[in-house]
Amino acid sequence: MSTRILDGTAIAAEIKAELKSQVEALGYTPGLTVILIGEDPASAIYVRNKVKACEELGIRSVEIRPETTITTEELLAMIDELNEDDSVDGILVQLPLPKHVDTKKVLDAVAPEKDVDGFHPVNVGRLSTGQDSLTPCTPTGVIEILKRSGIATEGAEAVVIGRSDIVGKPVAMMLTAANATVTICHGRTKNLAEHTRRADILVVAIGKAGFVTADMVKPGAVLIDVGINRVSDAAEVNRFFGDDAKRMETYAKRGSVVMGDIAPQAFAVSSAYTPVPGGVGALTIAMLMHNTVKAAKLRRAAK
Ligand SMILES: NC(=O)C1=CN([C@@H]2O[C@H](COP(=O)(O)OP(=O)(O)OC[C@H]3O[C@@H](n4cnc5c(N)ncnc54)[C@H](OP(=O)(O)O)[C@@H]3O)[C@@H](O)[C@H]2O)C=CC1
Ligand SMILES: Nc1nc(=O)c2c([nH]1)NC[C@@H]1CN(c3ccc(C(=O)N[C@@H](CCC(=O)O)C(=O)O)cc3)C=[N+]21
Ligand SMILES: [Mg+2]
Repeated sequence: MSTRILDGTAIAAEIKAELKSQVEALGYTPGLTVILIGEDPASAIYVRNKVKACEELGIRSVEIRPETTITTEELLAMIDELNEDDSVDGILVQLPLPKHVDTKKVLDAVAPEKDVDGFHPVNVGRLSTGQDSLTPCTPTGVIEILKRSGIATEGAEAVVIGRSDIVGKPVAMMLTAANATVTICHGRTKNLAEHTRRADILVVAIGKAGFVTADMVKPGAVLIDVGINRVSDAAEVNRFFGDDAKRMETYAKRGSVVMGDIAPQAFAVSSAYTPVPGGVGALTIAMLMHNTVKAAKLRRAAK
């Protein structure tokens, strides 16, 4: 049986090209502002790629990098100002926030019509009741990969590992809307492998390098790897990539490799999978661009 690599970079390029012509037709420049606090490596990758994509598409991109000592109140004031600023179409607050900040309060403060992350309760509610909304970028990207790769969700057994508000929960919601039969697994799930082995489509978003192994996967399943992990331990790198000359070269050069939550040995038994990097992450960026354009159109048309 052959295994297909689902090329997120190529699919994202297709979407960005579609968006680019939409932006050119607008007659104004959409604006996206990101608030990034601290040194989370996944967030740093996200911001770097976001800046690049905005440049490509003609979207104005602004980064605000407050000190890690910023208080919840100061952050709320900052968001208020962005809510009022007519040149700002999208606001994204990078997670995780420092421990002393009240994350829920902060996310709830973002105006729903500027909430390009789709994290505001109004948008979560709209998604769960099937109303048009700004939807979370990573889950929307997962659905977009499946669609554009011709992978049917209708009646499929879909298993999601992870129940975060950012990925696990919304992706399960969207798969349900796409007529898959969905199981959500998490840290308290018993006999995890019994669930995962039933999956026609397995979505993994836990944040543990190579956690899903070949014995947990039904041969021929479609694997969607959301995880982004940096691995530097030599034995671990060897276990996953010992026979992958290119990755071993990267490791020799940089002292670490970036990989997802699924072991390469598990990819080998699948019918199709998203690689890390070059899979879901690339779509997250494309969907952020999509949401920014959508937010700009909706808000400016409403005035
Ligand atoms: N590619 C992309 O665009 C993006 C990638 N990411 C990456 O995806 C990963 C997940 O992110 P996020 O959802 O924010 O993570 P969270 O840490 O918020 O959630 C992790 C989830 O995984 C579950 N989990 C952890 N360990 C296990 C286990 N051993 N068995 C079963 N379930 C387990 C947790 O269960 P419990 O609830 O019981 O604790 C939790 O629900 C990270 O690597 C992150 O960097 C995130 C966003 C975008
Ligand atoms: N409010 C908020 N929303 C998020 O959506 C959010 C967040 N906070 N905090 C951090 C995580 C992580 N995340 C990534 C998005 C894209 C890539 C990405 O571009 N990945 C590419 C490139 C990798 C590379 O350049 O090395 C890839 O996987 O191919 C990575 C990580 C979004 N997150
Ligand atoms: Mg997102």
